[in-house]
Amino acid sequence: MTPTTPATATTVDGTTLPAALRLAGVTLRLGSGAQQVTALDRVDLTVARGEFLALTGPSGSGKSSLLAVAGGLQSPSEGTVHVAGTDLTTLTEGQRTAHRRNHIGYVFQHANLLASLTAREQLLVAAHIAGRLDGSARQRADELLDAVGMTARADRRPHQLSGGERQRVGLARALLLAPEILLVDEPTSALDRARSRDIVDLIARQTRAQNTATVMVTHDTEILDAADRVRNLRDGRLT
Ligand SMILES: Nc1ncnc2c1ncn2[C@@H]1O[C@H](COP(=O)(O)OP(=O)(O)OP(=O)(O)O)[C@@H](O)[C@H]1O
Repeated sequence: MTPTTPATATTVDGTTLPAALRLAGVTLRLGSGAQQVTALDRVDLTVARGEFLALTGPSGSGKSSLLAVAGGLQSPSEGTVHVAGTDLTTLTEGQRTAHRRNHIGYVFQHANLLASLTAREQLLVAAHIAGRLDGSARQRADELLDAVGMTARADRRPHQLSGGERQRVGLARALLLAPEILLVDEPTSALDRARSRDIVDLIARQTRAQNTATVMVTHDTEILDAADRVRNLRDGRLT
């Protein structure tokens, strides 16, 4: 039997919003034989539109696995994953890729930037591919580059940027496309305290302004207050 979680989620202020992301009974086994690991163990999780969820947990507890499953990059061994009303586990690979592109934004620790493009071009090309490159997208791109502190380096290519700077460009690129669901892995790991605060506040603002369902994995306890809700993973189980 497939466990069920509600199709709506109640936010901290008590309002009920449609669930943008819904994991029900999700188990993920990785590896095989004696090496097999249960990376996620019967995880139930619902995130509403406009809600900012922080996900914490020790190394190896399954945080990246949860983001990969939520983002349709990895299929669960058991359970269902609803993204914007569609169960990803019922889609073909091609359908899943299209659904991902239309609804999900990722910011991974190693931002997948295109080597030949400047920071500003990374944003503009993403908007162009999405069919949304107009004057307001150009203006918003510059605003976002400013918000992540990258205006002075907007004309540099990835190899001329630090890891943290590359990740900030990746964040600005994801925010420009204003996805329904935003999955962010350790956005402040390479940043000092003031910059971390700027970045997490930017994510919180965007979550509210664009009605995004945001899941942020973090080890940084200083930024948890920016989230609406904090969940902890331990040995693949949500606590
Ligand atoms: N391809 C794989 N094959 C087998 N086991 C794996 C594989 N990838 C991850 N694991 C294991 O799955 C578990 C969860 O890993 P995951 O990367 O999701 O944890 P995490 O909480 O994101 O860790 P960290 O904070 O160190 O990034 C760990 O025990 C890890 O060793």
